[in-house]
Amino acid sequence: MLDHSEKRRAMDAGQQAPAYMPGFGNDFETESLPGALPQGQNSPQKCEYGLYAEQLSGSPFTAPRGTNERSWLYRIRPSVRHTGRFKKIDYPCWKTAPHVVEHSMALGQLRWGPLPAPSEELNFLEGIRTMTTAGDALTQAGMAAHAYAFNVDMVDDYFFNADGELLIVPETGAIRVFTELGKMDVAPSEICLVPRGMMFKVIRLGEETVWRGYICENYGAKFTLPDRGPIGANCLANPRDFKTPVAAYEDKETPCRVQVKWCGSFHMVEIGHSPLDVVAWHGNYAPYKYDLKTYSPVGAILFDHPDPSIFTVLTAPSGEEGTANVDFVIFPPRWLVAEHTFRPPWYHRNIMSEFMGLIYGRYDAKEEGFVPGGMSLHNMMLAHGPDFSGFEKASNGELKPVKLDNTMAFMFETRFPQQLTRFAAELETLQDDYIDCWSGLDRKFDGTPGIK
Ligand SMILES: O=C(O)Cc1cc(O)ccc1O
Ligand SMILES: [Fe+2]
Repeated sequence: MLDHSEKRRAMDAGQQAPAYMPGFGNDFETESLPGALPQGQNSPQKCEYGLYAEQLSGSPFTAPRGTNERSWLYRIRPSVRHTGRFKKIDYPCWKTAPHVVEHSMALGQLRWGPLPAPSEELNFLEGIRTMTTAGDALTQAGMAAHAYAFNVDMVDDYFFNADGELLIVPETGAIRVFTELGKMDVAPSEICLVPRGMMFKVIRLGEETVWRGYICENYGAKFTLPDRGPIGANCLANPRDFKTPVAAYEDKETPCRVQVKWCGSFHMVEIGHSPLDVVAWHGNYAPYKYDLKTYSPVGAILFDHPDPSIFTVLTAPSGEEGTANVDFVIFPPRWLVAEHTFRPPWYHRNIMSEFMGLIYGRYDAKEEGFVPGGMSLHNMMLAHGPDFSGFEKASNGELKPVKLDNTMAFMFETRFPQQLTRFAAELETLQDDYIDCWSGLDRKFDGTPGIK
């Protein structure tokens, strides 16, 4: 006998894969019933099918054209009917900046293994664990880095986050993110973005024992594509490879819960229907997904290791030029061809703070210990770089062209220092011996010239 959520999953599995529209930041239009979308105007006196018209603003009304985002939604009920008398609820493991630092761990380079699989039933929301927060959500600056691990669907639970957009990075297990504007199936190597304030739920796809990944909660200005500068009109993340879902809705008149994150607090209201009731929409404030395998890297073709900014997929500006609130950077498969060069990342200290994760394979600066689902934190101005074995290999290997294959690491890099949560400080997969990975890097200098 299938339980309720399994039944729903079987139903969903039987459905067609969702359809998408290509492009980044386009003005899209889509309707799941013919004629549901008004033409030539946004707000007719009466809408087709008895739908309600509603605007969802993702930017101030008067934002310049290039950053002005809003969508018009045609829905079964207006969103006010998906709210009501909220009750406060608690998600104690989901922290918001600035959070009270409740651990006594000293500063250090940190690395963790994956989140342990949950020992109880947890849905996507219940499975979110904040590792770090940075900046201040109330001033719409900074971000939080979360890890998630869950094993049941959100069936009658729906959620929106007023504090920021959510960049979801699955590592194990494909997920279906059913948003107000449509459904996205997102597998490991793909990412998706749910805009601030947009209602959604997450269900599992495929057969796994755990569905695991990472989330960047961006409190600041929205992620956008970085300028390519002298690279020109192509390569890096190409706009065409971003996919926005076509309209899809649930017509469900059963008890549902709407949960909200608002200024770091959580609230819940019970309603008698699904809030995912948008039959048609148009506009440019929309969710999207992107396959990291479609990223076209541009790199060093003669010598020296360039800055990792060449691998920026998305950047969320902070208002200060070149100083991102968050950059989402990947380290994708690529050819290493640089001559007379130490090819892996150099040793470095960075004013920005680097939270890293690994989606699959191995990362060239840390071949051991940094495993898929794992995490590392190299905070503001803290020294790091390749481990000893990586250094030895890269310093002595023959510099023929080498394909770095089967690898997909990423970094959430923010201008703000990242504060560790108590959960992260006490997580059982914290690797106490991480800094020993550099312990073989001894003095070779003896005052005499020559390559040592
Ligand atoms: O620290 C890291 O592993 C990430 C990183 C990679 C790189 O190629 C250059 C700088 C950098 O911070
Ligand atoms: Fe780094």
